[in-house]
Order: sequence, then structure tokens, then C-alpha cells
Amino acid sequence: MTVSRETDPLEKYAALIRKWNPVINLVAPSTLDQVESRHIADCLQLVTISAKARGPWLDMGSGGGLPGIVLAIRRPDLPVTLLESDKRKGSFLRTVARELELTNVQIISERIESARPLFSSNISARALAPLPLLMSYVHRHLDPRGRAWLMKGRNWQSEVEEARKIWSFQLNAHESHTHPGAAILELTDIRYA
Ligand SMILES: C[S@@+](CC[C@H](N)C(=O)[O-])C[C@H]1O[C@@H](n2cnc3c(N)ncnc32)[C@H](O)[C@@H]1O
Repeated sequence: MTVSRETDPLEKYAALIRKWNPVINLVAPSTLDQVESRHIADCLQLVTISAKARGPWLDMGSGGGLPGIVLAIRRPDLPVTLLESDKRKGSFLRTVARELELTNVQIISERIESARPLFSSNISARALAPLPLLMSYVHRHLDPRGRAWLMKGRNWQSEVEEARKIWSFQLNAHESHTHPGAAILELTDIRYA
């Protein structure tokens, strides 16, 4: 998957990340030259594997909008909510939504654990929290028939083992093509064990 220059809104998004990053630290400064090849490409994998997803989508702890903004750009048919407690990141996300004319995006600047439950059909999170804690966030905001898409690093198997001590769920792990050993965990039927 490549991001073509100039015409693609993803390229405008990458430019906004580069512009704001010195002020807000949206991605690690050491990865700023890899916004497209690392961060956006990582999120485009989620867009591909979730192609059949329908209904409202919630991205928790969106930060600079990864993967929520990428998803909103590529899936204009989905209403996408970005839940991010950091007010400055919220300002950045509002700027991106306005400049890219993303009419399917809503931003909520609250904490995940105190925001009113959203009962979303889909939930994503990237680099947010260890899986056992993340599951409690997902459980609060996911429709019981919904699907969670959790982007985890190479420790994902041990995180799943830990989470299964508290939670029961169906798991489909999609291997990452951008980060060796990492995976996107697709979870359904989430309940207390
Ligand atoms: C490490 S960053 C990852 C951001 C983005 N998902 C990414 O992959 O670049 C985690 C983000 O989650 C937000 N966050 C952490 N805990 C949160 C909470 N309890 N409620 C809302 N946002 C939270 C932080 O403000 C931060 O922007």
C-alpha cells in the first residue's frame, strides 16, 4: 500500500502531523520521516482487514489520529468518533477534520473511563494500554455484538494470555506487515470470564 503525493488526503494529513509535531508530539520525533511508511501504512492495514465493517466506529486514545483519521479518510461511509482526553491533541484533530473536510468525524475530548458509553459497532485502539486494561475500555464502549480492532506490538501473545484471566472473547489475530511480530487483534463476543 502506497500513499501517492499531493492528491491523496493522507499526504495532507502527513503534512499536518509534521507541522504540528514540534509543538504537540503526535508521533515520536525519531519517526517523523516515516509518517507514511510506518504510521499511516500501519493503519492502512486496519482499513484493509476491516473492509466489511459497518456501523459507527470509535477510535480510543486517538492521539494524532492514528488510526482514526486514516480510517475516516478511507471509509467516508462510516461515522468515526475519536475519543482523546488531551485537549491540544483534540485541537489538532479538529483542525485535521476541518482542513480535510472530513464530515464523518466527531471528536470527544474526554477520558475513556468517564465518557458516557457509546455502544459503538467497532472500536479501534493503537498504542493505548496493555490488553487487560484495554479490554475494560472496550467493554465500556462496544455494542455487545460489536467488534474490536486492537493494534498490538510483539508482546501481543502474552497480553492475550493475561487478558484471558479476566475476559472471555473470540480472537482473530492478523499479522502486521509493517511491524514484524506485531498484530491487529480482532475481538468479538467480549465478556467477563
Ligand atoms: C501513546 S498515544 C497513541 C496515540 C495514537 N493512537 C497513535 O498510535 O499514535 C496514547 C494516547 O491515548 C490518550 N489517552 C491515554 N489514556 C486515555 C484515557 N484514559 N482517555 C482518553 N485518552 C487517553 C493519550 O492522551 C494519548 O494521546
